[in-house]
Amino acid sequence: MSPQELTEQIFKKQSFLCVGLDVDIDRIPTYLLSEDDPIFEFNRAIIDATHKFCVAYKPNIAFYEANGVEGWQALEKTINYLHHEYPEIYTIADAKRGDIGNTSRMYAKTFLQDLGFDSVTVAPYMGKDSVEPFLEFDNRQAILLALTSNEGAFDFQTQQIDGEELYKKVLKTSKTWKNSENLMYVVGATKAEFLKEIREIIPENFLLVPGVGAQGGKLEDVCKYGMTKNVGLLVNSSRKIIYASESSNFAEIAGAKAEVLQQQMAEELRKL
Ligand SMILES: O=c1ccn([C@@H]2O[C@H](COP(=O)(O)O)[C@@H](O)[C@H]2O)c(=O)[nH]1
Repeated sequence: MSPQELTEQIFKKQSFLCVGLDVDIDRIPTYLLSEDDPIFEFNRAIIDATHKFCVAYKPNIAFYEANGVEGWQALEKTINYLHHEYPEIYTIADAKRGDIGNTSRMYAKTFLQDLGFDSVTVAPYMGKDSVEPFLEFDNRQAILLALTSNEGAFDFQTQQIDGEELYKKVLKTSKTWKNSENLMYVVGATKAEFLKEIREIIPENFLLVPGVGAQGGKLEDVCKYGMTKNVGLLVNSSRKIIYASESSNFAEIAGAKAEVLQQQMAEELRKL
């Protein structure tokens, strides 16, 4: 999907919500464990209940890999289900990959070609040749970690090198790479105060913003400093939505939580 098509979906649905599918087998309702594929059944119920209120889903790959072959099969079934039932939805493989070019090419093929995700998260640490293989696909994006939501972001990302913070170097340098128009960036909602300066460097690119909800980030702050005239934001919430209830109506409750966020987003969109 192109950024333009994603923007159209945002205005149509009055939402820039991304629902995170971080499915922990120990946290799903126990009655699902008797199903052949409990993770997929959980995802299907969550997707059916929340799709009206969001424009994107973000399975975090760690939660699937942790379940071995069965986890990977659940991931494949989930992405196929989204493609088949809700082709207008934007999909993000939160895999945080990046390696020497030869290896990155394999990661890119897996997520962007074989599984057919619209985008994959990528760590910038190994530099240009580790990221460019992810940028070679039409209407597919690499979402580069710029300023992450966790406390450890202050260990390296905000450290000054030659008078400039490392995350700003990541933003500026990545703009010079081949097919850089296929870049989006991760900026944590817990770092909203940095967004004004970030927007001076990348005024147009989409930002994936995790950290609203369970990590304490505030939607209003993210919008105040990070929203562009084309919105340019995908705000993720995972645990606060998918684990809102452990009972048999978990999906319905998840839908209600997603709707609350969608309504807040519609309010922010009215300010544009
Ligand atoms: O800086 C980052 C980058 C990625 N994440 C991921 O987003 C979700 C957040 O989950 P919540 O339950 O809404 O806190 C999760 O998959 C993280 O691995 C992030 O939080 N921060």
